[in-house]
Amino acid sequence: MSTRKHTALPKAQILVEALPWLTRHHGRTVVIKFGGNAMIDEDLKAAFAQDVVFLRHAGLKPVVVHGGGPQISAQLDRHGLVSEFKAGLRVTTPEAMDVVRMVLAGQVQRELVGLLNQHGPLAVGMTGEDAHTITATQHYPKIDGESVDIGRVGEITAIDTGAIQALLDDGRIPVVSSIARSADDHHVFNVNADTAAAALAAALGAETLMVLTDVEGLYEDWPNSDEVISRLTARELEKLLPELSSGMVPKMEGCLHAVRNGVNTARVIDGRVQHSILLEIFTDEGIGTMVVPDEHEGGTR
Ligand SMILES: Nc1ncnc2c1ncn2[C@@H]1O[C@H](COP(=O)(O)OP(=O)(O)O)[C@@H](O)[C@H]1O
Ligand SMILES: CC(=O)N[C@@H](CCC(=O)OP(=O)(O)O)C(=O)O
Repeated sequence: MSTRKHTALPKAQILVEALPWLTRHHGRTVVIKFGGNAMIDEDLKAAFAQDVVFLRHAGLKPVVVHGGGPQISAQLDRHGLVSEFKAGLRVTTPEAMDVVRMVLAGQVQRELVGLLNQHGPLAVGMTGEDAHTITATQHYPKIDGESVDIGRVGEITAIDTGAIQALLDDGRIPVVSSIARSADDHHVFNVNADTAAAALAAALGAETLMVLTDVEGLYEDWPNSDEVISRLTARELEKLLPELSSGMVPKMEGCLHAVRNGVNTARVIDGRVQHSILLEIFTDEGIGTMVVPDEHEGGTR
């Protein structure tokens, strides 16, 4: 019998190596937040869509929550409106809210749904307004001990996972824009996308929350050093929170909320690395920062 050289064997090896992870994650829900800053490059967006579709075909249930901060700022600018942030949140006048809703639901979400659906009839776009998915009241952040009015910015009060769950049960990939409704339906609110993703992950009982951004993870001593914290427990993160600044605050608060409310791991990963989602889910070469509940204290990554 002749022994043929099977040049594709290393590919089979890679697939087999993924088997333990495939088994572990099968049927589990994964909430993936795609940040506006990681969304600027066309190749990265296409690779993101491939990864999400791959997860779906590998038997996981991905839910995408997207941001769009830079895209909103650009559109406000075109309308002659200035972008102002307080406590890391956009000051949202009723006029700005129209732009936020238009950009998130009409532009960014549509684009992601289109990219995902190049692989089949999988993605369905929605906002937190749909089927009462996200309900909020006006959020008054505290700045120097004072409550400040920053307009139509929402604080989440309730999540109804019915519509998302129905889409998942139907094999679809929900793509959710971070807009909420008020309980009386008189207003819509702008919600930070990290916060919305974390709240949805907790309400869905997700296995993992994955936040893709434009840095490698949580830097230990930002901006002085680029040493990434690879793993920390909820308690360790809680101690660190008061020292964090700007964009990392909602991400890390979200990770803490998720792991304190039933999510097994919450990760901040580099959306600039192609296929970072696959590396994170199917290999032990996870990149970025992983937050685990306190009972995992002492374990390894
Ligand atoms: N400790 C930290 N580690 C990493 N990044 C940090 C830290 N503190 C603040 N940042 C900033 O947070 C930014 C990410 O947040 P943001 O710009 O809101 O991204 P996104 O659009 O992905 O939500 C980083 O680009 C960095 O400038
Ligand atoms: C209240 C608030 O600040 N909302 C955000 C919503 C979009 C978002 O969070 O986008 P990124 O994830 O790209 O930052 C905003 O208006 O920019």
